[in-house]
Amino acid sequence: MDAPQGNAIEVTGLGVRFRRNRRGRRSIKAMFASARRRMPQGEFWALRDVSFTVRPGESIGVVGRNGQGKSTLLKLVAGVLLPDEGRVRVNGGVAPLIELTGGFVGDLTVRENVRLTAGLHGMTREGVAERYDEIIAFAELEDFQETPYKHLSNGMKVRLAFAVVSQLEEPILLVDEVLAVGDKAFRAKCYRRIDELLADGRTLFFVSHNERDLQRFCTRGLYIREHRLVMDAPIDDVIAQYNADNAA
Ligand SMILES: Nc1ncnc2c1ncn2[C@@H]1O[C@H](COP(=O)(O)OP(=O)(O)OP(=O)(O)O)[C@@H](O)[C@H]1O
Repeated sequence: MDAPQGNAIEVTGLGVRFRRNRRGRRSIKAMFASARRRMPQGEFWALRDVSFTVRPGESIGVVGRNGQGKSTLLKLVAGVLLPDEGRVRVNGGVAPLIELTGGFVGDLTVRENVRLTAGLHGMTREGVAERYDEIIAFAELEDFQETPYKHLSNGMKVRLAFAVVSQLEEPILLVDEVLAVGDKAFRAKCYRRIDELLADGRTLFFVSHNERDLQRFCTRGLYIREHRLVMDAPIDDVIAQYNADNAA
């Protein structure tokens, strides 16, 4: 993931495949047979032939029906998943808000997790100390600082994740559906924070099924259908096409 000139993200011919059934045993015969075939038995392309570039400061909304590869694309951009084909190049670090438990350790306390996650994303000890109270206040977890992460409710986990990730100085923010778990008041707070980050020139990569959120934050849309990128256009056009494809 080296730094390209000028672009925030460059994705070229990206493809990743998964096994449909992890428990499915592969017989010796099947293994020899699949060695000769291009696609091993039981595998499928979760994403294929995906290419696009993102300029710094752009806000991209990713749309598509369930299971089409949107979250997989975010994981590839975050670098937590490696492609089987093609490549992703990212200019600068990413602040990933992509999985409820991503990066947090169940047995460590809220306090320890904040230090750990912020540290892993390059925040210095002083930086963490400076921002710690603000992170806890944003997450509204003042009374849970010594609670093991695994004992937080799902909504609290999302609050903590957003509070930490939105304090990182990484130039690219990746946001998956996780925000949907938060309650209405907390979501409103997150949205205001995302507005601030966009005003600050950050690049946003946003997966959502919520049209209003997509229209609020994103100028450009990527439409993933049948595991391929079928449209890369202004967000309103992408939403219109998506709705037309899925009408009734
Ligand atoms: N680690 C994995 N191993 C096997 N299959 C996986 C894995 N991760 C995702 N998949 C499969 O890859 C496909 C794409 O999943 P992905 O989560 O990217 O979809 P999505 O478009 O984000 O869906 P949704 O809107 O439901 O969140 C799905 O068929 C899913 O079951």
